[in-house]
Amino acid sequence: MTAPRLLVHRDQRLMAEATAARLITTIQDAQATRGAASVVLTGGRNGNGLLAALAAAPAREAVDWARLDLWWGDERFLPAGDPDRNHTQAGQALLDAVPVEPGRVHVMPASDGPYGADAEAAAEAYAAELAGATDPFDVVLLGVGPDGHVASLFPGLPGVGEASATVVAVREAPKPPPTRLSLTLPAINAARQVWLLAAGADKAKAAAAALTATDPVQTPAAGARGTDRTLLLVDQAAAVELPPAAAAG
Ligand SMILES: O=C1O[C@H](COP(=O)(O)O)[C@@H](O)[C@H](O)[C@H]1O
Repeated sequence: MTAPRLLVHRDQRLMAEATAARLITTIQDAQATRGAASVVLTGGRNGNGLLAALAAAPAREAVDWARLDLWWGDERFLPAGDPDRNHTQAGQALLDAVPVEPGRVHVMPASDGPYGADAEAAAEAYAAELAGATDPFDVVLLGVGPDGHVASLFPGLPGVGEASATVVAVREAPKPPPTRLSLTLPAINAARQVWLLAAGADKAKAAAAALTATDPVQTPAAGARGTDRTLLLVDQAAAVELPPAAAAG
């Protein structure tokens, strides 16, 4: 587990552009070192903003999209193609525009897929798919919610305390839709790098808690850490409640 390094950007647009550039370089490095790269995508405003910035970056041509595995940190358990699914939104923001290898795009099951409405069976199936991955994730992207949630691990819900499974079904999420699938903290924390994204004034409290909180059950973002690097990426609006020493550093 690595301590988070804080990076403050002037605004949300610049944060998305700078993070897209950082992601391109990180993918290139992983592909050069290990032959392939793996990235776990996040949904939400910050996650989709990053993907849109990546789509708009001329340097996206430097990525070998065919040697990139894409996974999801969480999914809203809805029918395939639903506009609220993280997969649908990632398609619109980036994936429809780049030559990804379909077999390397590991979509979480939909509620009208092979497991129907059985979210637990869907979570087990994704865990089995994940078990086939031999290398740790290169980067896990996590949008931080205003309540400190990451992926679909919400404060106080059972999923956040899961110690052994890599994927869980989440029920009664406080943010719609109530049923979701999520990677767990053990799965997230096996990644080489974890990047926490928190831009916007509504993320100020959560950004501070991601850095300073000690109980991941109350602040799931505080429990998400990479083995080689953890970044907390914020804009100035989200930085206003950070401890002064951290914000200056
Ligand atoms: O519902 C979700 O919310 C979080 C954060 O989203 P944001 O819009 O507040 O930035 C996101 O990370 C997660 O993937 C998504 O399913």
